[in-house]
Amino acid sequence: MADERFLAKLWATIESRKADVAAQGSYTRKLLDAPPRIRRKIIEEAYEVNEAHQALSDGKDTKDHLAHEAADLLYHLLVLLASADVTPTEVYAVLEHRHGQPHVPKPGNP
Ligand SMILES: N=c1c2ncn([C@@H]3O[C@H](COP(=O)(O)OP(=O)(O)OP(=O)(O)O)[C@@H](O)[C@H]3O)c2ncn1[C@@H]1O[C@H](COP(=O)(O)O)[C@@H](O)[C@H]1O
Repeated sequence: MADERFLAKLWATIESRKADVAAQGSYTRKLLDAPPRIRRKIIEEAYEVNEAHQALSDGKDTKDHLAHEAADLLYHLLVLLASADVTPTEVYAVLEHRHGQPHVPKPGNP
């Protein structure tokens, strides 16, 4: 199931770790117990995506590496959302609402 439907499965696992406050050996549980660490991880993983994209653009890295870094970022974003009781459905609703609407740049932005 290597398509976007897998996100729903991963989200369900993250939610189950959230419900199990004593989940043994769970990295997700560790993150949920340490909100500042989740926020740090988002910045760190976004930086690594940026680096992987730059390296790929320079012909020094592979698409596979970028895919791995993007997977790390997506996973950590889902954990951050779960920690704040925001569901992917709420995020999708924002995207859907925007879809097809013309982009209105903010003053000063292209
Ligand atoms: N998809 C992921 C996933 N992606 C990335 N990671 C973890 O995110 C971390 C990536 O951060 P780094 O590369 O910086 O590694 P690190 O130095 O070990 O991390 P830090 O100590 O800095 O936090 C690694 O520990 C990865 O194992 C993930 N950890 C868990 N999942 C999935 O989440 C679900 C629940 O996992 P558990 O909560 O561990 O049971 C399972 O389906 C897992 O496959």
